[in-house]
Amino acid sequence: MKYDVTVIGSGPGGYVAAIRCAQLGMKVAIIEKYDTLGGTCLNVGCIPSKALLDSSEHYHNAAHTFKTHGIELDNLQVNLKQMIDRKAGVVTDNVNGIAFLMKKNKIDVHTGLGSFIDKNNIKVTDKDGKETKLETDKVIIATGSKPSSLPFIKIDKKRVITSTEALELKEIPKHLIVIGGGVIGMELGSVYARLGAEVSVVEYMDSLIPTMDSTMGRELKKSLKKLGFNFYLGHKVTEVKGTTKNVTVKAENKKGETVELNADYCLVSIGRKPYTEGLGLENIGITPDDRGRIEVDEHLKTKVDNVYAIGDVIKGAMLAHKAEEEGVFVAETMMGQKPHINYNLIPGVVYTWPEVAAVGYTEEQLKEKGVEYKTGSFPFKASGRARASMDTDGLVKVLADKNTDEILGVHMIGPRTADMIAEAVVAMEFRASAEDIARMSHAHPTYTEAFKEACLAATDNRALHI
Ligand SMILES: Cc1cc2nc3c(=O)[nH]c(=O)nc-3n(C[C@H](O)[C@H](O)[C@H](O)COP(=O)(O)OP(=O)(O)OC[C@H]3O[C@@H](n4cnc5c(N)ncnc54)[C@H](O)[C@@H]3O)c2cc1C
Repeated sequence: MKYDVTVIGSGPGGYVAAIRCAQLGMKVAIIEKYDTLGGTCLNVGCIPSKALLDSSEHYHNAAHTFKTHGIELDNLQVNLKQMIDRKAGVVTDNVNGIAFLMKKNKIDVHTGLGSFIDKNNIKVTDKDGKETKLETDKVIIATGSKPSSLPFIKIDKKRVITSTEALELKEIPKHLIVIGGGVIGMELGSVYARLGAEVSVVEYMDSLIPTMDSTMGRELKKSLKKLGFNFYLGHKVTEVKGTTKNVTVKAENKKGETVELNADYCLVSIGRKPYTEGLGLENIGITPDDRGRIEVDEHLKTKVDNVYAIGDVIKGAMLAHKAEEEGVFVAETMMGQKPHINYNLIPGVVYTWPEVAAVGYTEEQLKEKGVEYKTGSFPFKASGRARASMDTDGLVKVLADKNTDEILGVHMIGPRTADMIAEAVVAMEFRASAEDIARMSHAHPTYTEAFKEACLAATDNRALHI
């Protein structure tokens, strides 16, 4: 079979690239080694984790806040099997949706492992070992990533687990140790803490979600402490031992003191590594860099002229929407268009409660760059909407250029900030000043007023409600 473009990997990078290529008139094949499309994000990432976060949040609210709202319940119970089954249903609906989109756009789906024979010929090997050869003009590598670990940790997938197994547990852990204080660990730790597990986080750095503005990590820690999390920040894990029934984790602090934690499960969530196994990169002369990433130029082209790479398998934030933007970018580039991605304006979100969401520069980055900036903050405890819903933890922090008032960074922790951050992205794409936002009407009462108030605060300290 002969194609204009063959996409290897059907995650948010790959399937979006395939759709955009088809929209632009190319004959497209997509290869996926698993039986379902959608990649990490839809099968074992964004979607199932959000499904469990939503379910566990309902339970937690029913157990802890309904009474204050005047709603009384007897015999509240968690049915974990039903919760996991509902999550599986959400995943199925989503992956079927992608299969429908492939059909609608006349994209040929080939199930099996894709590997390069040479730069214009790809071999697809299915589960039974049957091989199909595809001839192609161009190739987009979108093979994503897998959970990474430390050399001395044996992931047995039963007691010592990754995010993939954490989405499928058959029981609520009594004590869950989470190694790594990043996004995935805090989200999945929240799921089980809300369902009643004791959760202990061991993190090497001194703060949670360390790549985000430090105010966010500090505030998130306060909220998760209220949920019952224990924190061992600034602790280096030195040993993880799993048996059939439990796990022991040893970690050392900066003074050299060792703590020993015992639990029934240990989630290793220290990051993800690009995935290129079995892809046959050697057959086209590509060697991944020291972190396993495929190197690309500013057009997301590899050193092989007709081969592009996008998403988690290349440099940059490992986020679904970053992969999607790159999919569109590559398709349009192939057609001679001049698309653009502003990587500084790709938002980052943590779906804990309160949610954390951010775009643009952190305060630490502005200091390092020597930019003169001003800040404006507004706490949700001063928001009427947040008081009505009893979601008063958190704040919105706006960083603006001291001289021009242009918004340079927005950092939010609070209710529904995952959705609210879109306004900040739009503002920054249009290079709005803090005063521009401060002078726009925001519906009352909404959480979004907190962004307006933070912009007012950044504009000569003019917040109205604090
Ligand atoms: C628990 C968890 C929660 C997450 N939550 C979020 C979130 O809320 N928001 C967000 O933006 N991001 C989230 N992410 C990250 C997000 O899932 C990834 O950034 C995103 O999936 C990357 O997309 P991708 O297309 O690059 O690769 P992937 O989604 O990893 O897809 C790659 C696909 O390629 C296939 N493949 C690999 N090699 C081959 C081959 N040789 N032949 C055929 N097929 C192959 C794989 O099977 C896979 O299906 C989460 C991740 C995890 C693990």
